[in-house]
Amino acid sequence: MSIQYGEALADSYGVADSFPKDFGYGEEETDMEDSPAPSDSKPRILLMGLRRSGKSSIQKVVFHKMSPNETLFLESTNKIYKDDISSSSFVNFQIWDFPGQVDFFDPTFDYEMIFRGTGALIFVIDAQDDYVEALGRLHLTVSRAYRVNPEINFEVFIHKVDGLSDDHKIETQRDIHQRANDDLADASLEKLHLR
Ligand SMILES: Nc1nc2c(ncn2[C@@H]2O[C@H](COP(=O)(O)OP(=O)(O)OP(=O)(O)O)[C@@H](O)[C@H]2O)c(=O)[nH]1
Repeated sequence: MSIQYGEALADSYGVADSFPKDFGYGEEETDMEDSPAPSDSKPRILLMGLRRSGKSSIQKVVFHKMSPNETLFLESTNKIYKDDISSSSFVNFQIWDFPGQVDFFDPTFDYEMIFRGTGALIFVIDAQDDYVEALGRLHLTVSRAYRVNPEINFEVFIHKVDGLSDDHKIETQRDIHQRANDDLADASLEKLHLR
C-alpha cells in the first residue's frame, strides 16, 4: 500500500500568490441542519480536523489571499462554511470548512448526505500539538466517511510544521503515517488509502 502525506501546509501558504486577486467567490454560511441546495452538486472538498488545527487559515490563505499573519485573528468556525471556488469552467468546486467539533451523533448533522456527495476529504493535523487526539478523530472521520462513500479521496495535511526542525518534521510525518495506518489495519480498513 503506498501512502503519502500532504507536505506540510506551512509551505502551502506560498500557493496563495498563484491565484488572481479578483476571484468573485460566493460565500455562504450554513447551519449544520441545512439540506443541500442545487448548487451543492458541484465537486465538493471537505476540510476537517480538530479545533484550531488551521482549516480556515488554509482556506483563506490559499483561496482568498489572506496573509498568514492575519490568520491569527480568525475566529473559531462554528458552522459549516461553504466556499464556491469558480474561476473558470475548469475550476469549479466547493470547499466546506467544518467546525473543529463535528458531532457525528448529532441527529441534525446529516453526515451521510454530506459524505455521499464528497469527492475529497482533507483532514488537517496540527503538528505542533499533541496529535494523539487528532489521530483518534481522523480515524473516526475517515472510517465513517469510507463506509458511506468508498470513492472519497482522503488526504492528511500535517500542518503548522514551521516550528519543527527538519528531523522532527520527518519523524512526525513517519509517526502519524504509522499510527493512522495501524488504526485502519486494526479496524480491517486496509483498503482505505490515506494520502
Ligand atoms: N504556527 C502556525 N500557526 C498557524 C498556521 N496556520 C494557522 N495557524 C494558526 O492557528 C490558529 C487556528 O487557525 P484556524 O484557521 O482558525 O483553525 P481552524 O482549524 O479553522 O479552527 P476552528 O474553526 O476552531 O475549527 C490561528 O491562530 C492561526 O493563525 C501555520 O501554518 N503555522
